Amino acid sequence: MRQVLQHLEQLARLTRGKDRDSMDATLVEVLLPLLEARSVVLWEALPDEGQDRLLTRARLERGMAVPQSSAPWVPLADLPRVDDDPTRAQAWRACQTRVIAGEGEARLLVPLITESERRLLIEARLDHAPATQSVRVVEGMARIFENFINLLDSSERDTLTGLLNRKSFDDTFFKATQRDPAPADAPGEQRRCHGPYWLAVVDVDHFKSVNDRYGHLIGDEVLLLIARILRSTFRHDDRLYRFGGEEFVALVRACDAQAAAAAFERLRRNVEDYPFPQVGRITVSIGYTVVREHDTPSDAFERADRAVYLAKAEGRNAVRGFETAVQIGEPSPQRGAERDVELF
Ligand SMILES: Nc1nc2c(ncn2[C@@H]2O[C@H](COP(=O)(O)OP(=O)(O)OP(=O)(O)O)[C@@H](O)[C@H]2O)c(=O)[nH]1
Repeated sequence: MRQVLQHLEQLARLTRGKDRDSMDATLVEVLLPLLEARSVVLWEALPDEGQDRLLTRARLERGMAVPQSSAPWVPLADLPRVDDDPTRAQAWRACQTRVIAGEGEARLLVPLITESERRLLIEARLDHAPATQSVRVVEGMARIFENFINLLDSSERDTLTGLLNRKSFDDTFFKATQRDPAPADAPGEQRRCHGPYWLAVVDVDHFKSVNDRYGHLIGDEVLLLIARILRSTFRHDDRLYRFGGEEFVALVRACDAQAAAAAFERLRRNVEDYPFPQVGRITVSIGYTVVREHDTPSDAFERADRAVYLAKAEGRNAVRGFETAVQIGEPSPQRGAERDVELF
């Protein structure tokens, strides 16, 4: 009975978190004492050109006061590869719990795959093999954790593309832009850039005619593929949204205006070069702005949106920065009605 009550208390703790970071941290905090483990880590596999990388979502070791995680600004290429540890890679591939017991130590691996296809792995290192009952309890906790992650995803993600939705924009904007910059003593590549955030509004050109000519199903497929191109163009810690319709938003970190312009230009080109099935060529217009110190999400959005208007007015399939285009005296349109006007 006492054990049941303990488990209920642990479950209550686990499901108290309201965002992913706090849920990740609570999971390892609950599992470490439960398993009497040396350490518990929650990993996530991130795809990187065919070589999946390992992101530490939360790690807790005996004696540590609070869980740690990979710094969000670490470039993907600096993270360890999933294949560096064949046991881990195998647990993920088979999607099965594994216990590996050696002399004086053991590992427990519990893989999880969420509905949005995020691949997570709980790894505990122990002094000896865990009892079967403990493994079952961990598996049960893992399933409950997975259900809550799915719930969280369904409230903050767009159902068609899996990108963040407009509802989550304010929260994620403040969380990202108020995050501490990379420390000065972070190693080389990791320190490479902790410049400001840049917000881009990405609007598909003439999307209405795609729907009209090919139907909504093909239109939806185009949106899905554009979401995929967005993901592959930006870094793992950049925030990508679908704001509804054919409008996407990217919140990315870049050292300076030149690097930001290059990143958004790369996105424009990647979309232009992609052979969309049936439809062929699709282009996007992109407007962006730097996120200023006291910006609200709507301040930054409004500036980027004005820059998109210019990109559309200048013929579409273009990238315009608010600071360079709008501030140097371009017309300052009120968005809305004008966006529907054909300007070429
Ligand atoms: N297939 C599909 N279409 C959508 C969705 N949401 C909005 N749309 C369509 O997106 C189209 C947007 O059209 P407009 O706002 O006129 O813009 P546009 O044709 O892209 O023209 P410009 O932005 O000026 O280049 C409308 O036809 C909407 O019905 C969706 O989820 N799926």
